[in-house]
Amino acid sequence: MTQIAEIRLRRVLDSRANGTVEADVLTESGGFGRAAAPSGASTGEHEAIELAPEEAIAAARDRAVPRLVGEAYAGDQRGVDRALHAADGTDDFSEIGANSAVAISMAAAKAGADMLGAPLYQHLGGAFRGENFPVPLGNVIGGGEHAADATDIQEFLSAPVGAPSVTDAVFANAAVHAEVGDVLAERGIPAGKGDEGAWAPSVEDEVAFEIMAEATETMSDDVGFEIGFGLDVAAAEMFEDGEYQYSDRTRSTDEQVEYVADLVREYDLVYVEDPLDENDFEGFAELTDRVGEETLICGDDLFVTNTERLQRGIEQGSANSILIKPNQIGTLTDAFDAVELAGRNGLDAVISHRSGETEDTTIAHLAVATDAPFIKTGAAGGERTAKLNELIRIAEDAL
Ligand SMILES: O=C(O)[C@@H](CO)OP(=O)(O)O
Ligand SMILES: [Mg+2]
Repeated sequence: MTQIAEIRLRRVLDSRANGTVEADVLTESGGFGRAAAPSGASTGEHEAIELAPEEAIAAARDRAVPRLVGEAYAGDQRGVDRALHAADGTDDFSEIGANSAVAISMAAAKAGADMLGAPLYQHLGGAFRGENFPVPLGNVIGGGEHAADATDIQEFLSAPVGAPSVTDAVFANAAVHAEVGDVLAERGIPAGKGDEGAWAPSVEDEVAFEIMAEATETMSDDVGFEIGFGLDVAAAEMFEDGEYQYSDRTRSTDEQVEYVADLVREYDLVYVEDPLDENDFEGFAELTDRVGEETLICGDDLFVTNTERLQRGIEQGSANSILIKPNQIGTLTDAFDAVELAGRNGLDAVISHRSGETEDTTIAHLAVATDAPFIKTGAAGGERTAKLNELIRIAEDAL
């Protein structure tokens, strides 16, 4: 029986040492699941609402727990997530907090898997999952909202698209991260690390492009398979007064489209996330029209894992890829629905971490469960390697 018998909520630390919500879900027959909410820094304006952890916990205890304990079944994910929506009663989880909602949703899935005796990816994705693995996109140089005085572009992502296995891919990203560190040292450029463990040198974006091209080529030769790279521009963060504000200049929307299209061609970029403002469906469409055959144009702040925004993007041809972050929308069911809508319309799903993370590994399972072609979960740092190591274990069937 997977009927929920108890839910415990507590405040724990995330990787920025901020408080976040952790949930334990216990079932009547002894099933157990534990999960914690991540937290963004460059959040999209249309995301579900994260409340202060204490507030989210109090509201969830008051409103959601009574609708779940003795009422819902952990094995029935849609039932659990429906109860969370009903308990909240708003469109954006502003009453109980998307942080409480997503922690409970994910913990229930784990408790359901525990009772069924199946790995989480199989409980969520079915018996035939576990054959295909996502290509990990690894953040190796970054700035934006994730590090002060570093690059304007938020993330430069290693993309080992030719890796023969997910394990090879994970180690390739680690090798590119180390190689970037060596190249920075050789050039005498000091660099600390940003929130996601990427190097955060105080350099112009142009220098970061050079270093990425050099490091991915060197490591590609070394490992013997193709390693490309991509970007999360996080352009909404630099969009002010109708223009993109870079440290050395500004760009109009037309100039931004031109700039990114040129970068795609010059560096053979395999992936570009949020190249334009989060409300610019038209600008996205223009860029996708120009370079969508050559690269993935991915909507993160544009879509916020929301099927209504995704539907609009599909109608307008705004992107050929969507970032999936369960905490942007509040439940696993909503995240699944976004992946499925994307898939039916030929968009690739990229399952993603947040800049504030915990040891939670749910997204590794979610990526395998949904057969997603990509996962973005960093390259270095314990809260990042927790997910990467889980992928290695899933591939080895060693859970
Ligand atoms: O913009 C992003 O894609 C994410 C994760 O890399 O950052 P944040 O969690 O800060 O929104
Ligand atoms: Mg992003």
